[in-house]
Amino acid sequence: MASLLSFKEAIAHIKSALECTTQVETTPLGQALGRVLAQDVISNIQVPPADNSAMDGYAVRLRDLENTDTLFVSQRIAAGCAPTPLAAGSCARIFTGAEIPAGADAVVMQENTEQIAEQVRFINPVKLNDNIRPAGQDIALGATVLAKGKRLSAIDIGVLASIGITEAQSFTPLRVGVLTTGDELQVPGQPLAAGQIYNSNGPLIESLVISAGHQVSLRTHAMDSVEATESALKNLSECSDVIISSGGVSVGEEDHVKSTIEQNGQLHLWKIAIKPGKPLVFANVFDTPFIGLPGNPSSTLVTFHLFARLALAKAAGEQLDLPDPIPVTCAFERKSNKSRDEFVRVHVNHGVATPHAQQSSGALLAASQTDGYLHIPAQQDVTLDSQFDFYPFNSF
Ligand SMILES: Nc1nc2c(c(=O)[nH]1)N[C@H]1C(S)=C(S)[C@@H](COP(=O)(O)OP(=O)(O)OC[C@H]3O[C@@H](n4cnc5c(N)ncnc54)[C@H](O)[C@@H]3O)O[C@H]1N2
Ligand code: MOO
Repeated sequence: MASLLSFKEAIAHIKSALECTTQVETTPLGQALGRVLAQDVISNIQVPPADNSAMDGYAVRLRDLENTDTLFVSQRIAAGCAPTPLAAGSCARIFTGAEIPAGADAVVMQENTEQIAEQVRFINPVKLNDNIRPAGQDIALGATVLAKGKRLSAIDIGVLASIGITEAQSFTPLRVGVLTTGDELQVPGQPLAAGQIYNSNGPLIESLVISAGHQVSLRTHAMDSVEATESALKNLSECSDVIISSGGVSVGEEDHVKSTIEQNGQLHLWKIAIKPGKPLVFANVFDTPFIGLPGNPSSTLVTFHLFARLALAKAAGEQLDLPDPIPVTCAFERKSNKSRDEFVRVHVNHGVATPHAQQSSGALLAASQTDGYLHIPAQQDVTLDSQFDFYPFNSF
């Protein structure tokens, strides 16, 4: 038997097999959420543009307080006003966000002052730069604020707005075609005949693709025949940048995906040393990259999270890696798998992992009822209080 690829090797293979898109669009900032930046964004201003006050209070010059603790108010500076230089021996009434007048070198919050007729008394000692937010504190002039390949989050949109940007140069979203295969599959909503099960991988993969930030161009199903598979793949290739399928990648002869691809492209079938999710196909069919996930629902989920998600990100121009795993402590014991790393669906509470009782690759509910995957490398027994890497579902 050919040796199995490690999951890190398989990630490297599938990422290198896909080309990054070069199609770029200009999008108004209001529509840029979730898009992938096509170039670095460099700030041509500093944020804040000028020194400003962090408090409502009084701007002072420390030298003026050397021989007195009381100063008269020479100007009032609200946020949005342009101040005049601070007159010698005076203070300026100032509000949060207002520009510091030239000559002032500290702001005293109003709670630490006392109003005496037209004068202000400063109760506590004042230190240089107290309550002054310096120009460029947040963003320096010329700083790279966001890098090419970043998928824009709500925070990133705020950052772009803070440097006055109105539109983003982003890659055209990836169009992903989704194929499910198998005679046994029924559409949810229809009664199940003998031998049938509902097609859950179709909606599952479609939702995974959308939540990864891509578009689904078409989702379709092919019965187990060469004609149906060929026609479905042809249709999908015409409207998709990448096709993802589930099922038909193991060794049975009801497997028309492989032969259809061999007739109309090139097929690479990898066996990966993980459980669930051993077989994975990468191919080109009708000139379109194709990722074939195994049909067992938990295998579909794991292989999407570990491989397809990173491959799609690469094709979409996004810089993405596996999430950083979190070390957790095991509250259970388990004999190791001899040849495959296991991705066990576990609950994690205060850093302590317990496995779901149902770990079959055919069972999906266990994933919905747990927090993520515990990665147990092959040949490593889990003993009580041993530590392993945990990948939360919400980090994918
Ligand atoms: N003799 C061998 N048999 C199998 C091997 C092997 O090495 N030798 N590998 C097993 C492993 S591991 C996996 S994983 C599966 C992969 O099978 P396929 O990708 O070919 O998938 P199918 O056979 O089409 O289906 C497997 C299983 O999943 C159900 N399924 C398929 N599509 C859907 C869907 N859209 N929604 C819900 N469920 C789906 C299908 O009914 C089967 O129960 O092969 C093992 N066999
Ligand atoms: O790899 Mo399969 O996913 O073990 O069932």
